[in-house]
Amino acid sequence: MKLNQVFNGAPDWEFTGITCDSRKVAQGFVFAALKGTVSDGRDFIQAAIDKGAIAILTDERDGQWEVPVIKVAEPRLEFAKAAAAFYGKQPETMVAVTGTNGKSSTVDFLRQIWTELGFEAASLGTLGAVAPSGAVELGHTTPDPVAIQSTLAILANEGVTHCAMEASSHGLAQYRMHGVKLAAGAFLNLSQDHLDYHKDLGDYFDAKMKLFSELLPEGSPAIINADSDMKDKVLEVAKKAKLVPFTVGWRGDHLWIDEITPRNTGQNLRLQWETAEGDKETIVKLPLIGEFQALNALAAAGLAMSIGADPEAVFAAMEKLKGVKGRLELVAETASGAGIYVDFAHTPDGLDTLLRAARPHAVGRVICVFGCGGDRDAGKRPIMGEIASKFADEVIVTDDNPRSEDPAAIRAAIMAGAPEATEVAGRAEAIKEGIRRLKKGDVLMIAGKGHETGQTIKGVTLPFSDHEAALSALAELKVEYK
Ligand SMILES: CC(=O)N[C@H]1[C@@H](OP(=O)(O)OP(=O)(O)OC[C@H]2O[C@@H](n3ccc(=O)[nH]c3=O)[C@H](O)[C@@H]2O)O[C@H](CO)[C@@H](O)[C@@H]1O[C@H](C)C(=O)N[C@@H](C)C(=O)N[C@H](CCC(=O)O)C(=O)O
Ligand SMILES: Nc1ncnc2c1ncn2[C@@H]1O[C@H](COP(=O)(O)OP(=O)(O)OP(=O)(O)O)[C@@H](O)[C@H]1O
Ligand SMILES: N[C@H](CCC[C@H](N)C(=O)O)C(=O)O
Ligand SMILES: [Mg+2]
Repeated sequence: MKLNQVFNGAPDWEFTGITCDSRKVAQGFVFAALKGTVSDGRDFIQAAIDKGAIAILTDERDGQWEVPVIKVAEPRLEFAKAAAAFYGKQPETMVAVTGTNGKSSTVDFLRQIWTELGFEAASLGTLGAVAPSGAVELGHTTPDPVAIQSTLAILANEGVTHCAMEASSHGLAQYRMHGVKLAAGAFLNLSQDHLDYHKDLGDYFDAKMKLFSELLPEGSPAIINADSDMKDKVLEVAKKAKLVPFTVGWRGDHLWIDEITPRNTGQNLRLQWETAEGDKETIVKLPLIGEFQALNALAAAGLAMSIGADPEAVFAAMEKLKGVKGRLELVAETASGAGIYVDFAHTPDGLDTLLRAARPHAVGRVICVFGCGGDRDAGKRPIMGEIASKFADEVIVTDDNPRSEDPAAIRAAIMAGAPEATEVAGRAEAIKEGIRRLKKGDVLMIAGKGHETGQTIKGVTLPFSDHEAALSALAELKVEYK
């Protein structure tokens, strides 16, 4: 591809790749020098040139270099567009999901629904790129533009026609997915998270709303969870962007829940939806527990329906949904009838939602093991402690990716909101303690790491899985289970 096909006024030279990381530059690359939160990409321009960069994309600050410099007001945006142009291909139908909690679940459910409808479908996000050909880790929920665009091109070349991706607030704020052409988008919910990065909740909300205000083309469907207390504000943004709202949830106008009847291993949803011939009703036997899972499945169904899928076929597909790895995942049931679950709740609202969902399944007590991530929103810690104390009968506070921070200090911050809790250093030990306490009819919720396969301590990631830690503890404690 030639530089002037992507950048106005640039020379008529072939370039061989594009990156924002000087360490990844190869001969013939464009280097996007971006101002970051830790360093400034402009400090690496010379290093990039030395490695073979033939042009630099950067902001309008002064600077002289021996290769052409393309100066733009918003280099991250132009970088994303250039990556899209360079890789040149994406699945025909792309949708994106934003919200504090439930994105991974929703995109996974939508991939499953599309697959059931006969499409070659993929999902992209925290769980990686998941496609018929297999799964590939991406490292981020919304990875950088080159990772997004190269992955989408691979998927399209493999024949994937439908792809659902997660839009994180970091991703939206940093224009990581501004080169993706979307057919629809969904907003799930907003609650506290990432206030280490966003200056306040308003700023966090504005970042999420870029999906509607900057990414979705006019006239495209905007799926909105009508039960979110942000609904009115989101509708306002959607209308201003000339999108077509499609609201879902208990209070949805287009696809809504009338009644939920919990079953042992699932729940029956009495749903209604709007059609040209009037409202219709159906009962979907969802094979997943927890109201929040029903709401995520409904958002996925709304996305599929809003871009033309047959509602009846979508509802039939919902009856076949499989749980998403590490989301309310049943690890074992002890011989005395206590359930051990792993879940990815890592925000105050997520933990609140999870522990409420656990209650109907506990004849006995709800025991919760959790911690909070280091180098992330510290404000969440005492709040999550308080929530755990309020909704669980017993709380064990432990470690969850302390990263560069002192694990004991993080635990202390959580304990400030949960003075009655037991503090156990080391996650494996804490899980063991949770299992040791289990009696007939209890439920153990191990929250915060879900699908994760590592624990990051002082910058080093050691293999760790809540699922495996629970199974090892059962074996060590000689507890029988199935
Ligand atoms: C806060 C944040 O989002 N940081 C991301 C951001 O880094 P940054 O722009 O601040 O980078 P920086 O380190 O200051 O460096 C500035 C620039 O210099 C470049 N550089 C740096 C060093 C060098 O030798 N050469 C070089 O060219 C860097 O590549 C970068 O372009 O852009 C980088 C490249 O895309 C990301 O890797 C990095 O993610 C960091 C590692 C991270 O932890 N991000 C997390 C918080 C994140 O993005 N999470 C979200 C949300 C999670 C969720 O809620 O689901 C996600 O989507 O995963
Ligand atoms: N709709 C929801 N409302 C509230 N909490 C939810 C909802 N959906 C999921 N959760 C909780 O949040 C956890 C994470 O869910 P999921 O991984 O789907 O969210 P996510 O938005 O992708 O998270 P991340 O920001 O890490 O990518 C779940 O394990 C559950 O505890
Ligand atoms: N995408 C989330 C994941 C948090 C998971 C939790 N285990 C932690 O490490 O804090 C984040 O980066 O905030
Ligand atoms: Mg996710």
